[in-house]
Amino acid sequence: MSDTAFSPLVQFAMKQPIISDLIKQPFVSSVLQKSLVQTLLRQPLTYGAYGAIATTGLFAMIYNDRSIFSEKREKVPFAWPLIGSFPTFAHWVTHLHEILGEGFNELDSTTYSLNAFCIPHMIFSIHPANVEHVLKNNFENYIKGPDFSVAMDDLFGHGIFNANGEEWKFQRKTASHVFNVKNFRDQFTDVFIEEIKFMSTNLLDRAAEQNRIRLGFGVHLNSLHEEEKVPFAVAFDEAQKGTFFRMINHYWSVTEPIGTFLAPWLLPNMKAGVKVVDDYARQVIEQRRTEIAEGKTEAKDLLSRFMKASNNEGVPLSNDELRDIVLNFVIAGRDTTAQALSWCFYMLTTHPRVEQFLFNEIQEHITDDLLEDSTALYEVIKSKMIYAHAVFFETLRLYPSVPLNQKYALHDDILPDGTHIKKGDYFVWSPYAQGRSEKTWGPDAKHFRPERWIGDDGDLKRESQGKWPAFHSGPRTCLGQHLATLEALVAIIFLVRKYKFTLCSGQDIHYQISLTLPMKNGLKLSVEKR
Ligand code: HEM
Repeated sequence: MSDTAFSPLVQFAMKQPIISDLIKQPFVSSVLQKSLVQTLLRQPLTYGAYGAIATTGLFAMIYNDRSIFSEKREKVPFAWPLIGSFPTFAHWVTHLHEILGEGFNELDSTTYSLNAFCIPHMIFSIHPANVEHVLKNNFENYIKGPDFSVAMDDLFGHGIFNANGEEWKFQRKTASHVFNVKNFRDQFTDVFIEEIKFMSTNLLDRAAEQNRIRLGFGVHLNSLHEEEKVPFAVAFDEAQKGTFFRMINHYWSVTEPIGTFLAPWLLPNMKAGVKVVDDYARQVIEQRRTEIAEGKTEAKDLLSRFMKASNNEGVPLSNDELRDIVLNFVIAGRDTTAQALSWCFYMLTTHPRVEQFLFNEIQEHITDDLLEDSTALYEVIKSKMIYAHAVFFETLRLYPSVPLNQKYALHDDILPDGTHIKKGDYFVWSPYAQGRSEKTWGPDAKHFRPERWIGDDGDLKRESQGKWPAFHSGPRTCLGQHLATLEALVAIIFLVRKYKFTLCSGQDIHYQISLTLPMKNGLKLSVEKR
């Protein structure tokens, strides 16, 4: 309302005899002239501002521990009036996994409510029984959820990570045929040895001569010839980063276009990234179609299996469906294992005692002959390399490849620790915070100690997936869990046996927040032959 809108009213009042007489009284006049009332009558904009301040104050009193218009919940850490935990998380976003973990310390609890004005309501827990309940025991009540699906859609489409119900079941069943024992014994180990040998002769031997290398397990071996990172890898990293930002910002569909217009250099280039990976996936599909048509390939690999399969409507999969499948399996297999290996070598080079124990075990069980016989090597890795397994699992405890995850509640529920879940809440769990929690892993939780994985009988100790959800839990447990472990162990055994790695000084080693856990600045190691 404008200033002039009030003036006729004031002028009318001044013309009334009683009022004008009153106003002429010196006392009344001075009060009125200086009073707030007159200010408000003459300056409705100021009045509006006072009103806004008063209303904000009122709301701030009501919503003093949560974001405005949200329901009151128990246990909310870092809560600011009206905006909830938003400022704390925005400030610490590059250290998100640590700050989420700090919430548990602040409240001395293993479950809390996350409340910020930019996100849907979340119950955040590192309580093993809660995690197991949501992922396994009450699986049917928790799905990927609308916010998750929309945020993931550009990159992952309807692929297995983003699918629910029948769509998910079909992909899981089709893919699971590839991960059988026979393939492990007869094919996978062979492929891994071949790849690691290629890496050894083409990269590490040469680097050992120059005594320096930047170790990048995330790079496909074919790209080792390239000086720069391959465009696909760069684009895929950007697209994953962008997808993660979408997941943690409920209003991304509004803020992303504005941010891209005003400060494009600050945001991951989602559009360009998705285009590169999309083209790549479609090219792979076309190539495979040609190979199949020419009878050049046996339809046993994952993509060929999906190409031969029909979907739930009995129709062969379209290129769009296959594109989603290719990209979902690339992220599942490429980044997770590669990043785990990078963190593993970081741990080994900073824990010489562990590296020595591992080396001793390798010396005891692995011979040159064994590295030429993949079936025998597979059996030895499975039954004898206890400490190597422990090193890998311990790495994933502190540096889980999927550090943060969420599910959406279809109905009200009560978690094993008594926390109430309401329909539409997100249940969020953090393998990263859980791995470092003293409540879960004891006082030495933050220390790298593979021995915790070995029982009194000298055998590998298995932890429940609720306590160690690095590979998820329940019906959606990682399909590639054993494949990834085998691949990582072949790499670790081969490399530690042949080379001595040393961490180059002066590095800032930290994760980059993304869907998985890449190292922000990579890992520089020097290498020499043993
Ligand atoms: C260290 C390596 C790996 C880790 C830590 C890991 C971890 C995980 C996690 C936490 C999930 C659950 C994601 C979610 O649904 O939100 C998952 C799912 C999955 N992983 Fe892995 N993964 C690894 C390697 C692999 C490999 C090598 C493959 C196969 C090539 C693979 C295939 C899959 C598939 C297909 C799913 C989806 C399962 C489903 O939704 O039913 N993973 N993985």
